[in-house]
Amino acid sequence: YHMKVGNQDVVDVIMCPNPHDEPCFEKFTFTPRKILPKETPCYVLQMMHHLNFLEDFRIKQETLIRFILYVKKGYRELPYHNWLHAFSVAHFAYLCLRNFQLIERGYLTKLEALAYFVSCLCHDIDHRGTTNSFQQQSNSVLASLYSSEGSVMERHHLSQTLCILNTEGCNFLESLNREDYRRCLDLIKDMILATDLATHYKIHSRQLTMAEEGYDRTSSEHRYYLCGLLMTCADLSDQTKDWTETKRVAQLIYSEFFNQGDLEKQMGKEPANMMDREKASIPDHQVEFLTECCLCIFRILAVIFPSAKILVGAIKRNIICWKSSKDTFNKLCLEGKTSYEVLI
Ligand SMILES: Cc1nc2ccc(C(=O)NCC(C)C)cc2n2c(-c3cc(OC(C)(C)C)ccc3Cl)nnc12
Ligand SMILES: [Mg+2]
Ligand SMILES: [Zn+2]
Repeated sequence: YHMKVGNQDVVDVIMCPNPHDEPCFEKFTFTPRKILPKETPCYVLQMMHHLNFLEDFRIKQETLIRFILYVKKGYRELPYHNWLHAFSVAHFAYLCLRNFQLIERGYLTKLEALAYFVSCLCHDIDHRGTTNSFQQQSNSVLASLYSSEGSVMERHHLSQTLCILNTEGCNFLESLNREDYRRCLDLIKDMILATDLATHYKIHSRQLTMAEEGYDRTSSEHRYYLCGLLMTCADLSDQTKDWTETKRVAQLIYSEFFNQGDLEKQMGKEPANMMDREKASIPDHQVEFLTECCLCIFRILAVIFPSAKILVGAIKRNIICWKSSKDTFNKLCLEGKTSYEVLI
């Protein structure tokens, strides 16, 4: 196979600082977005080594590196839904596996843990920076392919992942026996589809019940709900970091939302307020999203894993910051500043 994938050689992925020399890499306060993009493939490899995946599943390092580079190349240069988002989501999965000891304490099997980490890396591949409803509205190719089943974008991310696995020299799962291979792909499907906001709202109440009843390792429903919860927590993990990081990430997300709103206006459609750069009040939307969505999800996580309480605390702090930023925000808007000049 050719050694180069995108602008990176398979061989130059080996060189990067050993993340475990930096103790805070293993802490929930670490912000993976500060890692140099060029070094991120190597950090992914190192995390998988430290999770012992290569040994447990007899993964060939060169095949794995090629897979990682193809996944990285599969992400577009978007403000938010880019490779660095995928990398930060995978880093959070790594932190959960290590800090909650998900394998050691029997919450996940080794195969589920592998599927979880890989699903985080792949969960938004080839995102276009637009929502599922926009696919319908714009009659996109993806809508024609998947709208009958729903979760249009998520089904596309899954399809792209399977395509890469079927690419010459990229199938790092090739040493799994037929049963484990089948099971791993089913797990990756469930986990990537769980990152559809609509799916989250459908299963959220049952996840809460599961947490309150107590996690039952013998229940396949409980295992499915836990995997979905771990995926949504990872997808939202930017919101558990410090205020500077949270504010900067919100600016990236709204830059994508406003670009979609601009497209909708060009199509003669009225965008939702949150997507309209003329009407959106980012602090208000963020207080609502963090309170209605993030806080609930991480509270469930903290019921099952009490050490996740610090993550709930971080979200609460960010909500307070958004509320206090509102006054500043509205004053500057009155002075005619646009939505995110304030955020910078
Ligand atoms: C900071 C922050 N604000 C957000 C504000 C609104 C929305 C949104 O989609 N509103 C619905 C409208 C558009 C129809 C999402 C936001 N969001 C997400 C996010 C979460 C997702 O879904 C899971 C992971 C299952 C919760 C899926 C995709 C995304 Cl971008 N990540 N961070 C954020
Ligand atoms: Mg997504
Ligand atoms: Zn995502």
